[in-house]
Amino acid sequence: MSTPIVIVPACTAQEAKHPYHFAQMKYVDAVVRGAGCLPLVLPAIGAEIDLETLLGTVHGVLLTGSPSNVHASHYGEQVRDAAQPQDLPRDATTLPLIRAAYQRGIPMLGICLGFQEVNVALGGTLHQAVHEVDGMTDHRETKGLPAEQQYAPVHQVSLAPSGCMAAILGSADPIRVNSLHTQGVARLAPGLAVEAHADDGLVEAYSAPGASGFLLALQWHPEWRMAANPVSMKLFGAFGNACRDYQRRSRAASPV
Ligand SMILES: N[C@@H](CCC(=O)NCCCC(=O)O)C(=O)O
Repeated sequence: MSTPIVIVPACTAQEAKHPYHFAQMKYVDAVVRGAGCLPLVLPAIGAEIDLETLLGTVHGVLLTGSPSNVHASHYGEQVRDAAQPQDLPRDATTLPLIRAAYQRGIPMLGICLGFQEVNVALGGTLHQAVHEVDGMTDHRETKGLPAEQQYAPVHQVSLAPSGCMAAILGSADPIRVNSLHTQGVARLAPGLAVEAHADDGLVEAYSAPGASGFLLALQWHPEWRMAANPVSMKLFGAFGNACRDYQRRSRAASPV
């Protein structure tokens, strides 16, 4: 059996004189060494993408983190802080991609911004600044610290005892996670189920129990120092297995 192909949608940024499409190495590495799949970095070209052709040839989607934010207009709000970075080409690429992959039952794993994108794409909303919401704590990383400190575990999340994440991990015990986000889930989209929440009640992970394909999304960063984190390796392993299952089933359905 060939290696499943996993789409990794790119971010866009201006570096020196030129604009770039890019994906961080830690996400690409997580697809290769965590999920055992072949990453395909997809440029953020939005409506130029023939989703029918693309999704007929791939077996999974990994939606990465990014400093950018889903434009608030996608969930019916005005942007409250214009200083918060946006990546409109990424929005125009990931939101339709998520909906199309969801319809086809293609496995998806969302991380941080990707967690927020899946919720918005499927009809949910976001807090634009979690730390400004009554009763919520500040989930942002401390600016200026070295990455090892910024991505260190800082709070625990409680797992849904009968959720798919507890099943993947073989335990519903709380886990400690890192936290590098300003925004967060306000209203969960229809069909999504909470898999983990922080002590302040913020949704930190969800799944789609009734979906035809694997869908798990995490507000934290399991890809950071993944190989040294047994929880992360189990989560990426489960995603990779879902992609292999999807590949087998799609091969059987069209054996040409
Ligand atoms: N901008 C959103 C999402 C934050 C996010 O994805 N942070 C990680 C960026 C760097 C990385 O990918 O490791 C928010 O602030 O909520």
